[in-house]
Amino acid sequence: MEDVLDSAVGAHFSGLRRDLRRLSSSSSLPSSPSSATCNDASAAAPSGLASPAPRQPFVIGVCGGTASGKTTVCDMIIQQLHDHRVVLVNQDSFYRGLTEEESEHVEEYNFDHPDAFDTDQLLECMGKLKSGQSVNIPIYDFKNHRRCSESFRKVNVSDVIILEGILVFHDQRVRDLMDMKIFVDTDADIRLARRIRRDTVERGRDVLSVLEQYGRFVKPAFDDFILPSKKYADVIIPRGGDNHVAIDLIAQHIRTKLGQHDLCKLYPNVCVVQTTFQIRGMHTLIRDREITTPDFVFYSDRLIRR
Ligand SMILES: Nc1ncnc2c1ncn2[C@@H]1O[C@H](COP(=O)(O)OP(=O)(O)O)[C@@H](O)[C@H]1O
Ligand SMILES: Nc1ccn([C@@H]2O[C@H](COP(=O)(O)O)[C@@H](O)[C@H]2O)c(=O)n1
Repeated sequence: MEDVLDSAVGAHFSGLRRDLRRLSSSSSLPSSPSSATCNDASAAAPSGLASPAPRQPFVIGVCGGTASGKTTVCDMIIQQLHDHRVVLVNQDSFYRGLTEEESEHVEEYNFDHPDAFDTDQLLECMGKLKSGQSVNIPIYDFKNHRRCSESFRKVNVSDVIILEGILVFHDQRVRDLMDMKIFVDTDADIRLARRIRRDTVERGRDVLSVLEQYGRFVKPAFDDFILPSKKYADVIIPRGGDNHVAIDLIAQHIRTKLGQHDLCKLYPNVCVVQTTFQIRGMHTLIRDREITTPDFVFYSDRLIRR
């Protein structure tokens, strides 16, 4: 939560130089040393010749137990970010198809184990999306426990990608894709009650089979894989979709990040310096009209050289 509050205070932009030649001839600005704050590759190229590298989408991982409200939380965040392009990718889409033998004994199959997902395929799709390519994502049918063979969901390039699922924090390669990790933390009794209702109404199950699967696979996998992955979360949302304050804060944080993102698109050599107490302190000092000239020069120089 500290990160959310910290960023809400505002980011610090260094090396805001659209035209290098114009600025280097300006007498009022320091010359070469300050360029240490810029992206060196683009700063080295003459302005106008460097083609800015495309900015990558902001990737948010949303993890939590079954029926904790992950999808609900994602929908609420997407609603709040209506002025940005946001796509939702569900880990469920990457469930492996079952062999004939597995299908015959589906009640024996553990859908809550990490091996139930084709994580390599998920990584491939996410890699393409991050590099600006659109992808076709499988559509999973929970009633028949298989992917629809003919249809896919086309996911286009976007500013924000939300990746949601029970085990999205399990594999480090998947975690490493994420700029922000959210864990939806809802009481186990509430989750079980919701799961019974959802699976009987929407997923073609009967109550007994839901309870049997829950006790045999869902709860043990929650204890073994999902709960231990909570430690990777940047933000934990107690009560899921009921927690409007947390969702507002998260949406505000993402908007701040996207603002930086837009600025970086305009100015390819801009470098965003992460906010720290030290940096905030130095900004406070150099804005103080009482500051002495040597201190002003000292702290400005430290900020510029970061
Ligand atoms: N805050 C809530 N209050 C009441 N029902 C909820 C709430 N959040 C989710 N649900 C219901 O619980 C079920 C599971 O929610 P969902 O968001 O799909 O969870 P998940 O994606 O974690 O499986 C759905 O039927 C949904 O309508
Ligand atoms: N054929 C399947 C595939 C998955 N499940 C269960 O779905 C749960 C994950 O989805 P949530 O929306 O609840 O996050 C998981 O716990 C699997 O047990 C299934 O029942 N059948």
